[in-house]
Amino acid sequence: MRNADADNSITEQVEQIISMVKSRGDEALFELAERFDGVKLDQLFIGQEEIIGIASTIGTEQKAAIDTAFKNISAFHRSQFQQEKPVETMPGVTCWREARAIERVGLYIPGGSAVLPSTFLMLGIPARIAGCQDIVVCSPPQKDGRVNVYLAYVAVLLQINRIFLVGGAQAVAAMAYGTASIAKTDKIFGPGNQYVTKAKTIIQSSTQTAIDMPAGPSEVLVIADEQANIEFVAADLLAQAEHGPDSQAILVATSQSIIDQTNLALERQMQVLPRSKIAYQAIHNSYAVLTTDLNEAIAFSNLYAPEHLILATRDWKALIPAVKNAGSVFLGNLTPESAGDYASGTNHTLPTSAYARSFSGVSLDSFIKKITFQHISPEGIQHIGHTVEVLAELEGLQGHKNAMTLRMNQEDKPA
Ligand SMILES: NC(=O)c1ccc[n+]([C@@H]2O[C@H](COP(=O)([O-])OP(=O)(O)OC[C@H]3O[C@@H](n4cnc5c(N)ncnc54)[C@H](O)[C@@H]3O)[C@@H](O)[C@H]2O)c1
Ligand SMILES: N[C@H](CO)Cc1c[nH]c[nH+]1
Ligand SMILES: [Zn+2]
Repeated sequence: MRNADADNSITEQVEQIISMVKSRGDEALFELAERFDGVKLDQLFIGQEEIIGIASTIGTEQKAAIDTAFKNISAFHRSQFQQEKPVETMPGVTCWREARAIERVGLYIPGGSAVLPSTFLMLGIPARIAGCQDIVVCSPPQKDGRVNVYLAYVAVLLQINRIFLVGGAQAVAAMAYGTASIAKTDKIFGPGNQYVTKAKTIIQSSTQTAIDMPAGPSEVLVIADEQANIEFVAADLLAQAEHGPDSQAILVATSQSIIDQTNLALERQMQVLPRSKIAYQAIHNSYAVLTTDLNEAIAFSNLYAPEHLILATRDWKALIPAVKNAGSVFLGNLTPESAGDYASGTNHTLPTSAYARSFSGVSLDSFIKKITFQHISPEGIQHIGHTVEVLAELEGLQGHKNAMTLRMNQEDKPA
C-alpha cells in the first residue's frame, strides 16, 4: 500500500554513500555536502559559542512556543520512567530489572525540504531524560554553512554544544562507523527522507549500531463519519501532505458525500497553502476509501497501520479498543495531528510504511535498555537447585548441572 521503499537505485546510491564515508571519513562528508546540499563547508560542525550566538537572535514569541513544547514533551516523557519491583520467584530467589541509558546516541534532525527543530525536541528530550552520555547531532547544513536559529535554541535548551552539518545517508553512515570528527554511536534515531531511512535499515543489518525504527515519509489516515468537521479533515490531510510529495494522506469515510465534500475543501484550502505544490503531489498520490461502516473503516486502518490515525467520528471512545496498528492516535474533531507534531507532549518520531504493525514510536524506552539481575540465597539454592539439575540433565549439559550441584553441596554457604 506504500510506494516508499521499492526503488533499487536508492539502495545502490545509499550503499555507495555509506562505503565512501566508511573509507574516507570526514573528507567524504565535505564532498557529499557539496554534492547534495550545495554547500562548500569550512568545518563540519558549529560549536557552542556559535550556537549560543545564533540562538540569542530568536524572537520572543518563537522562544515562548519552543519553551512550552519543551515543557510538555519533557513532562510526558518523564512520566515514562518505570521502576520495577524485585520479584521473589521462589523463597530466596530474587530477580529484577534495572534500566540503563544507551551511552552513545546519534540524533538525525531532517533539514532538506523543511528544517525541523520540533524533531530535535522529540529526540533530544528523551535522550537527556534517559541520561545518555554522548549525544551526537547531525542535520543538513544551511546554504550559509550554519544552522537555523530554532535548532540552535533547542540545542541550548538541551545543553548540546555541537551540531554536525551533515545530512542524508552520509550522516547515518558517519554516526554508525565514526569519522575523525564524528563519534561512532550505539543507536541512531530520527526520521528522514528515503535516503536517510534506507541508510538506517542498511546500517542496522551490517553494523552493531541499532536504529529506532524506519521513520520515513509522513502519513496520516483520517477516519471520518457524519460527525466529522470536513474543513478540519481536509486541513489534517494537507498538514501531512505538505511534508513531501511522497507523504500519504488517506481518508476513510463512511459515505461518498464525506469524500466529495472533503475533496472540495482540499481544493479550496490548497489554494492558500504556501507549500501547495508539494501538498498537491502528495494528495494526488493518496486516495480515499469508502466503507460501509466504522468497523470496516477500522479494519482497513489496522491493515494499513498508519503513522498517524485521526478518529473524526461521533463515538471515538468506543473505537479505541479496536485500534490495533497505528503510531499515534488523535481523538475527536478538536485534536489535530499538528498538536502531536509540536507540543502536546507525545513523540512525533513514529513508524511509517506499515511498520506500526510491529514498532512503537520513539519514547524514553528507546533510549534505555533493561538489564536483568538475580540473587540466590542459601535458602534459595535448596529451593531451585534440583529443578536446574534436572533441566540441565535432560538437555545433556552436564557442565550446567555441575555449576548448580557444587553450590547445593557446599557446607558454608555465603549469602
Ligand atoms: N516518520 C516520522 O516520524 C517523521 C517525522 C518528521 C519528518 N518525517 C519525514 O522526514 C522527511 C524529511 O525529508 P527531507 O528531504 O526534508 O530532509 P532530510 O534531512 O531527511 O534529507 C535531506 C538530505 O537528503 C540528502 N539527499 C537529497 N537528495 C539526495 C540524492 N539525490 N541522493 C542522495 N542524497 C540526497 C541530502 O544529503 C540532504 O542533506 C520527510 O519525508 C518527512 O515527511 C518523518
Ligand atoms: N508530522 C511529522 C511526522 O511524520 C513531524 C513533524 C515535524 N514538524 C511537523 N511535523
Ligand atoms: Zn507534520
